[in-house]
Amino acid sequence: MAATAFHPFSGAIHGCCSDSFTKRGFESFSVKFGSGLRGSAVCVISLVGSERHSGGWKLNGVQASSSLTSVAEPISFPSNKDTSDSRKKSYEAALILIRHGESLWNEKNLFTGCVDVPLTKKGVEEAIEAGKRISNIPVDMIFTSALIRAQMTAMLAMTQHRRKKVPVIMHNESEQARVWSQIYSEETKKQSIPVVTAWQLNERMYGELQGLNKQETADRYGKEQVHEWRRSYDIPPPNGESLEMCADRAVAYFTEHIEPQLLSGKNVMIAAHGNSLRAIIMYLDKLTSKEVISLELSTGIPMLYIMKNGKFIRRGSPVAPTEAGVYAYTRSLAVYRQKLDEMLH
Ligand SMILES: O=C(O)[C@H](O)COP(=O)(O)O
Repeated sequence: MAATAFHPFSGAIHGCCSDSFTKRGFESFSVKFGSGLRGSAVCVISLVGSERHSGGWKLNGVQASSSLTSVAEPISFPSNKDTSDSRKKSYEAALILIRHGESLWNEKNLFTGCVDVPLTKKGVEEAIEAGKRISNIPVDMIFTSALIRAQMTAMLAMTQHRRKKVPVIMHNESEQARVWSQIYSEETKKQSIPVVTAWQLNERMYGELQGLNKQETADRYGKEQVHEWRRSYDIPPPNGESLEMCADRAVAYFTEHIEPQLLSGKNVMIAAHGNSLRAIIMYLDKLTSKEVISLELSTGIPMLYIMKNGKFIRRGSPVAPTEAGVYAYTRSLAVYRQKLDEMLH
């Protein structure tokens, strides 16, 4: 049975639009064809009980068709925020970040960097669990890295979202791609979430370590040297990127393409990687280059920020979809969840 990409609304025609399988569709697909699913991705990073350690933040939680040029302004579907919200001067928006679920090379303990490998079965399960945790938090736009492990994580997480909007990958890599992937129904657009993929959100490029086993590398170069490559701020691995170099591109992309969406009141999710997300969190939390060194992210667990009046407030990890705490943070999140309850009951 071929997997189906299920449109929960009008059974719209796909054509060249790239959307996502449902969980059922993915299960039948992965049973038959393995998990080489092309999808698009979302991110939520969690600070579960995070506290500032002497050396920086301990994160128990965790924390997109690649375009080699920065993505053209995404065609964002009409915002679904009601007009009263949009007239509010002090916009408030949810920012959800997540590191991808476990990948096949994480499982093999190989340096991955910008090599494009899929999730393991465990990584798939982590993504679905993450989706449950954020299933009541509003999402108007999704940004992902250009790598499949982050994109799979996002698409699988969105299968759990209660609003049931369909994430649709924006194809701006050429004029033909943009024209051929147009959606011609306003109603279908309203029930869709634009997904922008950007190489700038990719994992740091690990240079000549990519594909090497982390333990063998330590045996070959020494534990201290490998730790320095992995967790220093400005020392790159051989012919690779340092965290600082990764931050230069990832944070620049965030401030140029993502922050304006938040400032306009759009709720955003980002799907990315351990180091590109450490760089973004360093910006959001104003961490020093020393503090960010001890910032560690696990795979597939959510974190929520609230942007209010241009400031980012870290709100920890939605541990469960009904966790009262998350929705107590802001009125708009509580109202959104209440509307979902009314719509679905
Ligand atoms: O790219 C990789 O190997 C991992 O995603 C991150 O690796 P690190 O934790 O060694 O930076």
